[in-house]
Amino acid sequence: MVNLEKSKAMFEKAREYLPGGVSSPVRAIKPYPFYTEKASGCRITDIDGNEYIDYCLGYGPNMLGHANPVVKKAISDQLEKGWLYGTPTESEFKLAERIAAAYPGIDMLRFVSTGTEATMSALRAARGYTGKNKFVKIEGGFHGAHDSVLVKAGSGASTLGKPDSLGVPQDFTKHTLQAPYNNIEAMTDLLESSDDIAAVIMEPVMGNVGPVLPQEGYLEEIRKLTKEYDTLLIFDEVITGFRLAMGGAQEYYGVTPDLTTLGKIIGGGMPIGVFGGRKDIIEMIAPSGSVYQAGTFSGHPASVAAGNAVLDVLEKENAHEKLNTMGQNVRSRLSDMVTDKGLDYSVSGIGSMFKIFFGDMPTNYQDVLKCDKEGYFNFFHKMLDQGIFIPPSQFETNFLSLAHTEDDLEATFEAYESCL
Ligand SMILES: N[C@H](C=O)CCC(=O)O
Repeated sequence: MVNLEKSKAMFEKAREYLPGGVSSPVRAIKPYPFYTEKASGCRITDIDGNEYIDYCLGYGPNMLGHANPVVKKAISDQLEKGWLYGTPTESEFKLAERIAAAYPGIDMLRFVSTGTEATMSALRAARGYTGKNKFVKIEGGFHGAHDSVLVKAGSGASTLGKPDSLGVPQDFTKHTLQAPYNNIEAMTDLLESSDDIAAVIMEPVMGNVGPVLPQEGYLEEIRKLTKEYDTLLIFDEVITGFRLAMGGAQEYYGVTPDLTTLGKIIGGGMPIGVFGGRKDIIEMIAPSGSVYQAGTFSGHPASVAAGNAVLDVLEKENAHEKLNTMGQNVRSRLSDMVTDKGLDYSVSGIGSMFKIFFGDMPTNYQDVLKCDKEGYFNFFHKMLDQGIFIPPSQFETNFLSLAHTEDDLEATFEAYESCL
């Protein structure tokens, strides 16, 4: 058993001041989380001195690994010049230009500080543009922690068994409609039911109960339907953006949404969010239009410096080809293990995302809910004891980084072999 004595003592103190001893619920690993001292490459070290190979990677952003030297230099160069101006900067504009060049669905964009802000603002833009009130989200989809999307939400909300949140007035969610993923008929019925639907918002690959993959033709059909019913399509690519390809899932699947949200990887581990899309929609954002949106930290110089550095490394390293091949190999090794052991588990994933579901291969949220959550959590602890940090919840995705080596992967497979 891994020794977590210091973490345990810190948890006892921390929970006096932080609910659950943490700043975000997904980190509240029972009986207590390990508290991190430092991280480098694909390794994270806790305050008891235990080192783990990390497949959580800050819940996705650290695609280059922790403390990547190029990103570190870009951030520290920026810090030398001051780090918050309240004015626009050249690196902010450059990053915007590079993102727009990579994303088929983005002509213009605005920087914000989190994925939550990005989806909240994208929905406001969609409503402002269309003059309609309602939107459709996918059951189990997670679009951050703002009021109108905290309905049947994935991620920590589902892990805690509370996919709806107290404190959100029903009036705030009465415009939120829900459709199951991979179900065209249900989506058609919803779109048919009202002419007041501003947008369909979805993670093209469900990453917050997943990865759960789109069935063949699903995204294309959703695109067709949203056009037919004069409703905007928002791809929430906070997880898939820069992960599956430079141009995210929209490039990978060849389906172009009207609006896109990004975050995580494009901040290189610094806080960032982006919402962007068609010029005629984004031009409605203040000051050029009347949809108000603002933020003191938006386009934060240190975050955009990190973002530009991340793109430099991704381009130089031909990262997506490398990581997607690595992902394929990992999934295939894990699938062989599961089959050899005769387990009723399923190995899912795409690109550099992967996951063992403790149950049948899910196609939607209801399927994921049928998986063995407890069994998965016991497995998580066994892996931690072997020095492997995978997400503690059946609802979160594992990620690979450029810093994972063949040796790291072999050590990981050995741990899977014994823990499964
Ligand atoms: N799945 C969440 C975001 O994508 C995990 C991050 C968090 O809630 O702290």
